[in-house]
Amino acid sequence: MEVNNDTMQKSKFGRICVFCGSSQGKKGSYQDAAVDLGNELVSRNIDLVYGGGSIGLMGIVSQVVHDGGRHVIGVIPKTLMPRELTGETVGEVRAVADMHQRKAEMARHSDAFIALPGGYGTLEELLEVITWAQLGIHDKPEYSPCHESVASKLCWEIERIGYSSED
Ligand SMILES: C/C(=C\CNc1ncnc2c1ncn2[C@@H]1O[C@H](COP(=O)(O)O)[C@@H](O)[C@H]1O)CO
Repeated sequence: MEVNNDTMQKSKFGRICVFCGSSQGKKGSYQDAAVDLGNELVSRNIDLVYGGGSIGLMGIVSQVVHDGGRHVIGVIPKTLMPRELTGETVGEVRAVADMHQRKAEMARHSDAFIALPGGYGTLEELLEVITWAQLGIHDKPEYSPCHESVASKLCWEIERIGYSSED
């Protein structure tokens, strides 16, 4: 791969874990967000850690990062492979025993977390790393771009139940 050092940006993060949907979602803007984030990681010289699936937004972001020449680590439980891996895999696939090991491995290999649009699985993964940070288990930042996305779903839910830990 030819590398243009003029356009290569530096980041304090070497590897970022991306949580996102195993479906493409109803809006084209969700897929656009996955492509944009993949390109952003590549332009900032950042490797990807993700759930290892080739379907949905997971498939899009991993393909873009891999095509851009960055390293991709996919962490997937063996039992989920038939469901979330179809066709060719990209990058390095790490097979793990279960969901708990998957999340621990993804967190261990990452310097930060980003959540794109997704369903309950994405929400669960994001909430877990947020609550780990709240408990002091890690101090890695979590980002969720407010893009008709997980963040708005999450903010809405927290507002709906009228609870904040600062109350
Ligand atoms: C820890 C266990 C169940 C809790 N549920 C999940 N935990 C972690 N990851 C999950 C869970 N359910 C689905 N996922 C994964 O999230 C990805 C995105 O899914 P989405 O629903 O399309 O947003 C996908 O890779 C799912 O495998 C088990 O004890």
